[in-house]
Amino acid sequence: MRTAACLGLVGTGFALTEKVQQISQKPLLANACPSDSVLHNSECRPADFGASFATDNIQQNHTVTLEEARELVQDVEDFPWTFLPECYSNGDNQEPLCVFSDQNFASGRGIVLVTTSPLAYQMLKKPAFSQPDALSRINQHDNPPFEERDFPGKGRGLVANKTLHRGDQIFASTPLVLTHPAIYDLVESERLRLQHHGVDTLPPTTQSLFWKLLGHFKGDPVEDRINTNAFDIAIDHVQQYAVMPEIAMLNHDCRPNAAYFWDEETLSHYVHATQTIYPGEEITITYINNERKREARMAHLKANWGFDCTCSSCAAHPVFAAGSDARMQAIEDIIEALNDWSSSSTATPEVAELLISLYEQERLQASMGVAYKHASEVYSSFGDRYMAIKYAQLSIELLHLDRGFNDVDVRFMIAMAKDPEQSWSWKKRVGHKRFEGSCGHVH
Ligand SMILES: C[S@@+](CC[C@H](N)C(=O)[O-])C[C@H]1O[C@@H](n2cnc3c(N)ncnc32)[C@H](O)[C@@H]1O
Repeated sequence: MRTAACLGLVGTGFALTEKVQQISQKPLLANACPSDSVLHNSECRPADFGASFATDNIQQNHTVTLEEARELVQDVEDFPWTFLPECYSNGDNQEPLCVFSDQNFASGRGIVLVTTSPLAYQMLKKPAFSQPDALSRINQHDNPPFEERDFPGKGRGLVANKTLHRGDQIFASTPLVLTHPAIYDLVESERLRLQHHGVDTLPPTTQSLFWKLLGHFKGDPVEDRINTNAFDIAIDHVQQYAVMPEIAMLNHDCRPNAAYFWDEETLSHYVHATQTIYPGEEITITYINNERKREARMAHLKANWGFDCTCSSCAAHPVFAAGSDARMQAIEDIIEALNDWSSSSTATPEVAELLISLYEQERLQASMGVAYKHASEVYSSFGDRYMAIKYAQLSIELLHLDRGFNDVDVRFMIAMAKDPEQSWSWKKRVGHKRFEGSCGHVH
């Protein structure tokens, strides 16, 4: 099962992070857009807060344009960013948080990182920055297999305009904005300034993609757009929030027909169909861990994203919702039983088949890779080579779509499909009882 930490959008939870008291402002690189000004509409404008700065390059009280701020780095050898970064620290010896902007990233789409200097420079080593060919399949948004539509109560969404099959790629996009969660430790004025500065340093066509995004929570227009649309991703085990404007057009459904994953090497977010999607059908993803009962799903969506979920599973008649909740409970119980490798385990291939059937009944196709993995392991544990391979193969396909290229379970299932006899689970349960009940069926 996916963990909430790897999932979903930022939501207000982070925006409401408690403010740190007594924060001192520490601009580090004063000769960027100076720290006594705010970047707005491509110009540094005087701000009514913060220390005043004069440097060799910038005269005090001079309003520095973005172009001038860019010129300041042109003579600096091997400087990887388009503008000198502006930074703030909360004064608690934490790494300062800075705006690192590269307008050349992804063939001119650009990217802005509002993060710590060590992380920004770590990202520069990723193939996304260091090997431009790594992005040759990314950000190809011409002739998309979908159209934008309005959905009453949900805003805009995307509808397939051709038949999409399981495994078809719908998107692969690099973020426009990547922010570090520690920015919520800065005082609000500094945090907003870094976010505004960041967006203002993106190339103009990319900025318009950002401004087209929905702001659900109101408040500051830049922060609102980030909070409404950012995905929670990890880079070198550090959590960050990433805004991909194309993918942010997908609405939530507790029974989605598409899945997404983040690839650290290409700094790209992929979305694929996990089942056949016919023309006219809305393409949806889940914003949460949806393998839970209805009330828990709805409460999570309301608390973090501020909307009342009206997807068909959330809107179902209470009788059908109760049936669905009972199946979700059965799924949880079965997974617990299948994870029991003791001699008293009740796990059998029949139980794993029931798990698969429950996932299908619940229309959880996007998460089926997990059910297939359990089935593969159970068959392996009873020494059934070909059923172990069959389910390992099915698992590889769906886990790939849901977890990406480097997922540990994907690697494990690839090894299983090749040679179940080498798996740690092989024949672990041989001799265990397989059937219970008078008529030989699983109850
Ligand atoms: C990432 S945006 C999705 C695209 C958005 N509908 C738009 O018009 O740009 C997330 C926002 O869409 C809306 N939304 C997404 N899924 C929804 C759903 N199942 N029910 C109601 N609103 C939804 C909410 O306002 C949510 O904050």
